[in-house]
Amino acid sequence: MRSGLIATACHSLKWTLPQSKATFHRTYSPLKPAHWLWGTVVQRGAHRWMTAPSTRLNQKPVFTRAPAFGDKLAILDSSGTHSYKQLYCSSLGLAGRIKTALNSNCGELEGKQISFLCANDASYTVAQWAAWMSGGTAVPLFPKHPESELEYIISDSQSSLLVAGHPYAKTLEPLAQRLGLPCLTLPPTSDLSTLYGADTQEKEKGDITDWADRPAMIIYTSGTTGRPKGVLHTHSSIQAMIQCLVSEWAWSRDDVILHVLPLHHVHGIVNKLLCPLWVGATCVMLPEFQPQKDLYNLMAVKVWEMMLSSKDPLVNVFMAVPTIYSKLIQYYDQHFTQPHVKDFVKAVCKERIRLMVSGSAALPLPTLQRWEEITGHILLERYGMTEIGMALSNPLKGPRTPGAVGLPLPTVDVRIVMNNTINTTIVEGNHRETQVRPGLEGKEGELLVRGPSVFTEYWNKPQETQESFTEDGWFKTGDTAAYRDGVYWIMGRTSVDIIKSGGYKISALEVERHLLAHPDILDVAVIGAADATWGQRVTAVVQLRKGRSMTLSELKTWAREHMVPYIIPTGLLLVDEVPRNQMGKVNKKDLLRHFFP
Ligand SMILES: Nc1ncnc2c1ncn2[C@@H]1O[C@H](COP(=O)(O)OP(=O)(O)OP(=O)(O)O)[C@@H](O)[C@H]1O
Repeated sequence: MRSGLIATACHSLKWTLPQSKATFHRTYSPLKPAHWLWGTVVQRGAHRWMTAPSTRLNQKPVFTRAPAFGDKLAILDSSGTHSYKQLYCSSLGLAGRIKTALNSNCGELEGKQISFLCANDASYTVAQWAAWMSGGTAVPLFPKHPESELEYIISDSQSSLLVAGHPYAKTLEPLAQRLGLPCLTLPPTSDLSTLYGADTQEKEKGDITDWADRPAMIIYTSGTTGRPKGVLHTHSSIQAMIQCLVSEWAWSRDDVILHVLPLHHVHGIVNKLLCPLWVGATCVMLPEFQPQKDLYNLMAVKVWEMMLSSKDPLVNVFMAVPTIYSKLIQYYDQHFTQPHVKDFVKAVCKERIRLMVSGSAALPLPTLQRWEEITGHILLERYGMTEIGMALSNPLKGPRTPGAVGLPLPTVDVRIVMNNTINTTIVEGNHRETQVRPGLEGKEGELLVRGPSVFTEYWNKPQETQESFTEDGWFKTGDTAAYRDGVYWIMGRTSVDIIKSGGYKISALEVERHLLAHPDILDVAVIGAADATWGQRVTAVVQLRKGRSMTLSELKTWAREHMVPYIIPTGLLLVDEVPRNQMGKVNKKDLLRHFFP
C-alpha cells in the first residue's frame, strides 16, 4: 500500500513544475510536510496545479480555434444559424465595445469581471467570448434569478461592467444604474452580426499570448449547502475540463449536441457548450428545460421533437440531469402509446444517438432502466462539481455500472478518507488504477480530488478557500463516497444526505433509490429530521403518482420486503411536487427548515 501511494505521488509530480510567479507558492507534494505547501502565509491559488510549458500552449480559450472552423455551423437556436466565423466576429465587435466602455486596452482588463445575462442562445457565447477577448473574467448570470440574487452576484464578484442580452436590458439596466456600472445591451440574437463594426481591429485578438493562469470565469454555486460562492476558474482549469471530456467521450466536429440546461453551471457551460465548440461541432440550443409540473410538457415535446427530427443537423449527443430524463419518460408514457411510435423512437435513438449522459445529481435506477427500455441507451452517469469540473465517469465504451459513477477521468486523482480523520486514506485512485487499504473495501468516507481542473479559489473568500483544501492540496468535496466492485459510488452530501439514526449512518440517496422502485412513488427526497431518541429520523418527502394514496404504515409494509430494516423511513410527508432547482437538485436544508422549523 505504502509503495503504491508513493508511486502515485511521484507520477503526479511529473505533472507539476516548481513555479515562479509571486502570487503562487510551491506546488504540492503529498510526500512533503504540510508547511512546505502553504509556507507561513496562505496565498491566492497556493494549491494551484502547475502545468508543463508545452501543455500551456494548448490552454487558449475556445474562441481562438473558431476562425479555423470558419463557416461551419456552431450554434442553431430559435433565432437561426450562427457559424463559427459569425460568433467570432460578433464577439470581437463586442470586445471592442467593452474596452471602449471601460476605457482600457487589451490585456488591461485582467482582474476585471464582466457579468452577463443572456438567453440560452448564441448571444451567451458572444458575451462569454467577448469578455475573454477583452482580457476580462466572465461571470454568467441566470435569467431566473430574482433581482436580489443578481445584485448579490454582481456585487460579490466586483463586476466592472454588465452585458445584457436583448431580452434582459430591462432587468439589468436599473441594477447597473443603482450600482453605478456601465451596461451594454446586445442586439437581438438574429442581429448579432451588427456588433462587428468597421472600428474593430483584427489585432485585438492577438495581444494575449499566455492564457493559462489568467482568470476565465467566476461560476456561482447554487447554494444547496450554503450561500452561493463564486468559484474562480482559470483558462487552464477550464481547458483541463474540456480536454479531458473531449478525449474520454470522443467528441468530434461531426457531433451535434442538444443543449437544454441552464448556462450558469459547469454542466451547461463546459460539458454541453465549450466541449462541442472546442472541436468544431454543432450545438442546438433550446431554452433551458423547466421541470415544473405545469411547464414540463412544453419542454418535453420540444426535446423529443429535436431528438427524433430527420432535419439537419441531426442530434447525436444528449446530456441532462436525472429530473429531465424522468420528465421525458413521463411525457413518453403519456403520449407515445402506439407500438409503431415506440419502435420508431427506439430505432432513431439507437441508430442515430451515440452518447447520452446523466449527471449533477444521483440517477435513480428506475429512470436508468426505463430510459434503456425506451431508447436502448444505458445512460452514462458521471460525477462532478462546480469546483472541480468532472471527476468520475462511467466509460464511453465498456460496461456501465448502474448507480455508480465509474472511475477517475484522466488527470484526476481521487482519495477517499475516513470522515473526520482526514489523514486516514482508505482509497487512492487515478485514471489507471485504484488502491484500497486492505480490509477497507467498500468503506465510506469523504471524497477528495486533485488535478488540473480544480478551481483556484472561492472569490474573495480566503478562509473558505483554505478550509476547503487539505494542507497538501486536495479539494474536500463534502461528498461521501465508497469504492466497491471496481467502481466509485457517491452516497451523497455529507452535510445533508448522510443521516445518522440510532447509531447507523444512512445514505439518503440509497433510501431514495429504493423508494423510487415503489410503483406509486413518482419522486422523493429523503431528509434526516432531528429526533431526541434516534438522533435523526429517516423521513421521506414523497410525490405520489396521480390518483394514488399512501400511509406511513403502508410504506413500511412495502419497504420491509425491499430494504434493510434500519434504513426504512419512519416519517412520511406527502407533497404535490418535490421542489427541485433547475439542475434537478433538492435543497434539503430548505426542506428541513420548511417541515421542521
Ligand atoms: N452523479 C452524481 N451522483 C450523485 N451526486 C452527484 C452526481 N453528480 C453531481 N452530484 C452532486 O452535485 C454536487 C455538485 O453540484 P454543484 O457544484 O452544482 O453544487 P450545488 O449543489 O449546485 O451548489 P452548492 O455547492 O452551493 O451546494 C456534488 O457535490 C454532488 O453532491
